[in-house]
Formats: sequence, C-alpha cells, structure tokens
Amino acid sequence: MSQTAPAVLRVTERIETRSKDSRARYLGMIAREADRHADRGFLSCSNLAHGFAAAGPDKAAIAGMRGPNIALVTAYNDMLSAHQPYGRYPERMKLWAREVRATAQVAGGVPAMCDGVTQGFAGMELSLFSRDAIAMSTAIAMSHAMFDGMALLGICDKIVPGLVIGALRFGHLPAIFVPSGPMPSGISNKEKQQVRQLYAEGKASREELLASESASYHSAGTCTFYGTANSNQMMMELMGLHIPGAAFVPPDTPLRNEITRAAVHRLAQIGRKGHDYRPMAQVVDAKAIVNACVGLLATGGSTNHAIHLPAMARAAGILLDWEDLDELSAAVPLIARVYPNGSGDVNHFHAAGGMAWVVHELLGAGLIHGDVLTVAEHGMAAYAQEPFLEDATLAWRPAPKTSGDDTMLRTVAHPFLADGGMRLVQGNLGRATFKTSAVDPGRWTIEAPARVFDDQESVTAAFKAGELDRDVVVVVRFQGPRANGMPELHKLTPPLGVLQDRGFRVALVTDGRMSGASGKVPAAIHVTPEALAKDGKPGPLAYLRDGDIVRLSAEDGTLSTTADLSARDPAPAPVADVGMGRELFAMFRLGAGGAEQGGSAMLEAAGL
Ligand SMILES: O=C(O)[C@H](O)[C@@H](O)[C@H](O)[C@H](O)COP(=O)(O)O
Ligand code: SF4
Repeated sequence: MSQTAPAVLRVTERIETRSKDSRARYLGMIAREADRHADRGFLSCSNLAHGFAAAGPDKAAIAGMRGPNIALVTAYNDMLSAHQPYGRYPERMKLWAREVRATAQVAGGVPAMCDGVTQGFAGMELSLFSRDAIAMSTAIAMSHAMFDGMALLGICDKIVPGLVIGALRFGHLPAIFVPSGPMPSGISNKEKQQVRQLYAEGKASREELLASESASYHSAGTCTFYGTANSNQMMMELMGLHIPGAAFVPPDTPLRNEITRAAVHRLAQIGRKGHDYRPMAQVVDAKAIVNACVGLLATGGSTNHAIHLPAMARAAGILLDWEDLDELSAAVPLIARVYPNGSGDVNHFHAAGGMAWVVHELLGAGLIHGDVLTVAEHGMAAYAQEPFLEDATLAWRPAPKTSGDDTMLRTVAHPFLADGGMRLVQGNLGRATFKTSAVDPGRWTIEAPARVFDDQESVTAAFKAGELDRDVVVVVRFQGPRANGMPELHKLTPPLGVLQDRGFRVALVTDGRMSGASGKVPAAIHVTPEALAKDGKPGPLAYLRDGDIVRLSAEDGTLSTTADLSARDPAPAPVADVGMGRELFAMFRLGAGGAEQGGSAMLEAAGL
C-alpha cells in the first residue's frame, strides 16, 4: 500500500480541523448515549415486557439478556424493485441470529420512495425530503433502545443516506448495511436511451416506449445503471459499512444469502457484548467520509451525493464542502465507466472486477485511507477482496490481477480520465456541481444565450415547439430545496440529448437536481444560493433573462453570465404547489439549508 496521496491527506486534515468542535460534540453525545441507553438496563420491566411481548421463541433470550439483540431497520416495500427482496429477510435473519446466541427484531420500517416511479411529476418534489423522513423514522425505530446493533436494510437513493443519518445518532451501536443486489441485466441502456429519444421526437409510440422500459426494468433487484442507489452501495464499501463485497452480488443467490447471514453474525461480534466492539460513530469518521468521496469520484458516481455526503457527514459531526470534493476530484482519476458513464451496467462492472478492483487500485495508489476502522476485521484491505462460496462456505479472494474489461475498469496508472467524475463550477450565478464523467470532454465548456424557465414542463413544451433548436443554455430555476423540494429534472435528458445530437451546443443550469443516471448533457446543477429568496434576497438565477449569455465550464470552473444583473428586478417566485402530499412538507422547505450543506431543515434545526 502506498503512502496516502498529498491531496487526500490535505483535504482530510482540513476537514478534521474544520470539524474539531462539531466532532467533539458528536462523540461526547455518543459517549453519554452509551452510558445511559445501552444494554437495556435502564428500561423498566414494563418497557421490556412490551418490547419482547411478541418475540415468540426469542422472548426468553431477550428477557434474560442472553446475547445481543439486533435491530432490523427495514425499508421494505414493493414499489422499489431493489427493496422488494427485503420482504423475506427478517425471518431468515432471526434464524441466523439464533445461530450465534443472538436475537433479532424488526425495530421499525422506514419509508422508501422510488425516484424512477416519481421521476418527472409532483411526487419527485417529496424525494429529497424523504431522506430526512427516513432518518427520523430510523430514530423512531431505534428509540425503543432494546438493541445492541443495527442491521440497515436499505439500498436506494435517499434511503441509504437517511439510514446513515438516523443510525449515526445511535452511533454507540454497531451498524451494518445489508443490500439485496442488482437485478439481472435487461436490454442495454443505450437501447433504452435510443427509444426514449425517438419517443421525445414523436418517432416511437407509447407502447414501444413501455415495452423498452419494461425490458430494462424487469424484475426484483436494484436497477442496473450506476445511479444514486448503486453509488450508495459503492460508498458503503468505501466507508466500511458492508460485509466486504456485498455491494453487487445478485439477489436471492446462495452467495447473497451467506453474505446476509455473515452480516447478522458479525453484528453479534462487534456490539458492546461482543469481543470486537466497533460502534458506528468510530467507523464513520473524516477518513471514512473522504474514502466515500474518492470512491464516488473514481467511479463517476451520482451527483446526488454532492448533497447527501455533506448531510451524512454532519450527522457524525463532520463538515464537508464542495471545495473538498473539487480538490479531491482534481487528484482522483476516473477508473470505472459504468452506464451512464459507459455502456456496461453494474452487473458487467461486478463481473469485470467490481468493488474489489476499485478498492485495490485506490488503496495501492494511496488515494483512500487504509488505516480505518470498518465493520470487517481487517480494515479497508478486506474490501479489496471479493466474496465467493468455497464448499458452500463464505470466503474471500483477492481482486483479479487484470481488469476483466478495460472498457469498464482501468488502473489508476492508466485511467479513463485524469480528473474525477465531478467538479465545482462557480461565478456570478452561484456555485454548482458539474458531473464531467458522463459528458464528452469537448462539451465541458459551453457558452450560449440562455432560455430561462421556472419549471421543467415549460422546457418540454418549448422543445416540442422547436424553440430550442439552437446553441442554448437552458436555465430551470425555482427548483431548489426551499422552492419546491429540489426535484430531479431527469426527464429533460432525452429532449436535451436530441438537441445535442442535432449538433447544437446545449447545457442545463438549474438549482434543482439531476438523476444519478443522468448523462451526456453538460449540466451545472444544485446552483447555490437557489433562486428563491432567503431573508428577502433572491439567488442570482432569479435575475436571469432570455438571451443573457451564460458560460459554464468544468475546465476553468466557471458558472457566470456577461449580463449586468445588478440593476434588474428578480423574477417573481412561483407559488408552491399543493397536492401529492407536498403541502405536508412545507416545514421541510421552510427551513431547508443550502444544497452544499445537504439541503436539510432537520439538520439545520438540530444545529448539526
Ligand atoms: O439518482 C438516481 O439514480 C435516479 O433518481 C434513479 O434512481 C431514478 O430512478 C432514475 O430516474 C432512473 O433512470 P430512468 O428514469 O432513466 O429510468
Ligand atoms: S434504483 Fe432508482 S429506479 Fe431503481 S428501484 Fe431504486 S429508486 Fe427505484
């Protein structure tokens, strides 16, 4: 293992210094929790009796405190193909707990929204805030204080970040994330995108589009593009919160079952009653957060994590910002190309060497910290191994010596791009995230007249009316956390992609988000400050008008306009919509912090 790279050391030290006081407050709180609320000893007999009344065969073991009692916090529902397998998990996990003189109980469920189902309509305006609802629901589950460890059953976009945030507030306990695995590959993502663009141009019918989509998303398991859900799995490996190699093993296979069984057994070992105590608060430190950032950049992961990583870090008293990500991006090469950053999907990535390859390469180059506490016994080195079954027994072997497919996986020495997947762009229009890994380098700088919209539907209408057939920077504003919950505007990818394929130089600038699966069109997203006024002061996007020249460049890091905004009045903010439950999230919008701080009213109000 090489010396840690100077940029990684520099950023880690800067984060640790910046976080000194907040991290001390966090660890102090965790120490008090460990004293007050561990081991169930503080619970009254009535509390306890309620807690194990329905525990059936585990009642005596829980009552007699014979061994660790593991909380299962589950995001099961049938809406997310990724979470559908979880319906069968609790009963199996209880059996596996008994094998090691432990018990397991479903502590509680957390909500889980499928961004694929809600993409493009009002439901998506609840998506970002559902993360905080998940964090709060995790706290509700764990507040029963009956537990010695947490098994976190969640995979998708906002669910893993929400579970991390909630579980960290019980960081005196150990936690292991338990994924269920990607669905088998369907039609290629390229084919899927082609039918979408044909539909956007009116050259494919709705029946043809539905047939294509259903051939892509066709069964239980995580969708196979490298979006936010699969970026979550990568991050849980880099943060040492998985059984090593759990990320992309297919669902409902003997190997998947043995990995889940190992998670239950390991939790019994790493609790306070175990012989190898590893509380989550100690696992998730600045080095773990930096390792997650590096993994995100090296694999071209989801832009949503430019928002979720600062939020997760804050829950552990760690302060991360976009300068940190940007400085790491300049030092971390892109060594994986998984759709939308390439043609293969996560199943192909896994077969080519997967996470073991990525960790081996990053460790070998000193781009991630190896000296970290993980839930696995041997630090980060364990994650450079891939799991397999040797005579039906779970075992690990080193990552392959050569990439199984160098169109998908390369070495740090010979990467796809010297620059990581994501850059900070800033100027007189604010600060924003620009994902470079999915964009042709010839389009990393775009300068063109703006067309300004206040909602995504108007963009689609203008496209269909032929008003955008030219070099254009499409600006979609009033999409920030406080305006309408910061939805993903992923439905704009096909029309903007059509314009790009027609030969125009096109870009998107928005204070909203894009999907982790958004690709090829250059975009400056998460613009902060958002257009909607805060303390009576609108963000710069509120002053933009059609025809203003806007420049965004990942090469020189700019996001600016040549227009003089100083003498202008801001555009009036749209009135917040109701319906689809959006009115119930008004308090989340009202208090939301900026995207760079995680876009969370919950964290702002908690003073974290
Ligand atoms: O951040 C993400 O990864 C996305 O939110 C993803 O979860 C979402 O479902 C996409 O919309 C899927 O892509 P398609 O809409 O292209 O199927
Ligand atoms: S990956 Fe996205 S689209 Fe697929 S199940 Fe998860 S949230 Fe839904």
